[in-house]
Amino acid sequence: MSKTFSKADVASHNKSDNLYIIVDEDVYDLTKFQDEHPGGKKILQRVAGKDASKQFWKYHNDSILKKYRKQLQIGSLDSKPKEATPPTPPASPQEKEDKVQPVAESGTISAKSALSPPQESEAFDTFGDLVPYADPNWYQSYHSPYFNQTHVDLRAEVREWVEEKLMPNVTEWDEARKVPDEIYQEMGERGYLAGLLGVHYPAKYTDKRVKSVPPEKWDHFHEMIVTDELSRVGSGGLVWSLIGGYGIGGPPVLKHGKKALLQRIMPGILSGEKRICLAITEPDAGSDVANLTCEAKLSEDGKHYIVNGEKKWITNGVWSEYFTTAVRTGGSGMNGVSVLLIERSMGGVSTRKMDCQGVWSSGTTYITFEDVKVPVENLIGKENQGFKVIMTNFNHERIGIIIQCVRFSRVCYEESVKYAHKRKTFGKRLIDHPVIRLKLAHMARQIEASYNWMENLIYQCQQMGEVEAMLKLGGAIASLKAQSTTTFEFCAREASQIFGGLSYSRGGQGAKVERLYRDVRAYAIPGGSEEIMLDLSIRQALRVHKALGMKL
Ligand code: HEM
Repeated sequence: MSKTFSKADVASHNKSDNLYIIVDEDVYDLTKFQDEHPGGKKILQRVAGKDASKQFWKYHNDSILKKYRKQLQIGSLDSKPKEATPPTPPASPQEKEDKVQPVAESGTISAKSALSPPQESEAFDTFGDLVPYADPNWYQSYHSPYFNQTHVDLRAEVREWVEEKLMPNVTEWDEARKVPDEIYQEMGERGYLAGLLGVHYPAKYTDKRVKSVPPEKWDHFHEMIVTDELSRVGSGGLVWSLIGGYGIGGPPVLKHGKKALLQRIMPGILSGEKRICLAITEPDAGSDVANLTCEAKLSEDGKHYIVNGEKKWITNGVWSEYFTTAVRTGGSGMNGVSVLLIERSMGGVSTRKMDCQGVWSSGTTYITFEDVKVPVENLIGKENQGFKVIMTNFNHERIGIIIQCVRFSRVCYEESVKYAHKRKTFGKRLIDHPVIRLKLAHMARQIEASYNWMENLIYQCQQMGEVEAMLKLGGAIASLKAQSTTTFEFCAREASQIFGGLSYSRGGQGAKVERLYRDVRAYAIPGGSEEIMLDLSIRQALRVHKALGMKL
């Protein structure tokens, strides 16, 4: 791989049985690969022996090089500077042409003055590709009251892993409807699972640690960063596969489970060896939790519950050992609901994978419980008081959904901005068409409004106790959930229009946009549909503010 070539060397490999090309001063041997090249072999033969950088960037994005470099790169040009390899993907020739020369126009701020080192500033160094609005602005040297160096370090740590390990494979895993188990286990090894439960880092149940953040410093913004950076892959399926079931099934157990149960099961869950999911929704009860019918009858000796019933649309169910399950132990309504931790090994648990519109690799599951014998020790919280356990869990679940939706919206926007700089129609780049800029502007304003509200609510969650947060923030979080899913839907649609046919077919440059467009409903419906969220947001806020002394 470290071999160097002159341009003349490469030029001599210009036949179909001996085919080299240059991309960004690196040399690739495509002799064998040409037959499997999805774009065809003739197109490669036409650039054999030549610098094909321009053509390459026209048809691909950087994930292709990440995936194939190891297999196909045989060296670099002798003219390539030795330590020139940047950590971020090389700019395409088109992008290089587009590098903004900071010029102050009326009503604008020159890039130079904004980016030149401030005298006395606590803003962090710039991070990422610096496309405006494609990352939160504290990534781009703007000020923020919420973040410190541990957040900066965690951001870099997660991004590196995502870029190297996840990003190049996400399309393949989505199509295969399964993310390899080793990736989930790595989430445990790296300590990320333990940090995603909406509580302080549960160090006493695991020896796993996050490299860049000591457990005692872990806060809600660290959790936000892990979810946010993971979501850059642009696949709800992948994110849900890694944190979907776990992030909502784990917290009720950790917060309300008995000590002996926690000591037995938590280490395996936090390390990523065993999976857990949340089983509330039924074929006939979704947001209407108080009406669920899955029954748990106490045995005559009072030692077990016998569980019978069905659960539907349960994320990660097919892969789970543990099911944090809402059951009916008493009369009708919310005061007859309890939560049980059901274990697959208890017998009588069947899981079937469901075919859904989106989030393909998330393992959406139909579950049947038939005479499952669950020891009373597995009761989570108190009998017939499960409704409170479920309700206090919703804020964390919805914040998770919001973080993902805002980042998915950014992904749609970022992909669009980058594509709009290289695609030409009617002799102009898309970015030079006002109608395209208008689309980007409408995306960006919704993304930033949602994100900034999100940061504020995460800060509030961090300052309040769980019950205060449930009462005071429940309405606002519900509202922001609706705001973030409508933003996501808008951005997926607009990005799809910008990409045109490329986002209608699967894979290739439009892969993220096509996939996210399909994933939208998986965010707008579960965890409380938009309609339920918006109605709740006003009812709850009015109720709480009445108690606070609202004057009308
Ligand atoms: C390192 C060299 C290359 C690799 C590894 C590679 C790989 C791929 C892959 C995986 C695809 C499928 C679509 C995607 O996932 O983006 C693709 C499509 C394509 N490639 Fe390449 N390619 C290379 C070089 C080139 C070059 C030099 C050209 C042009 C001269 C080219 C033209 C195309 C075209 C036209 C398509 C179809 C795009 C579409 O469906 O819209 N490729 N390539």
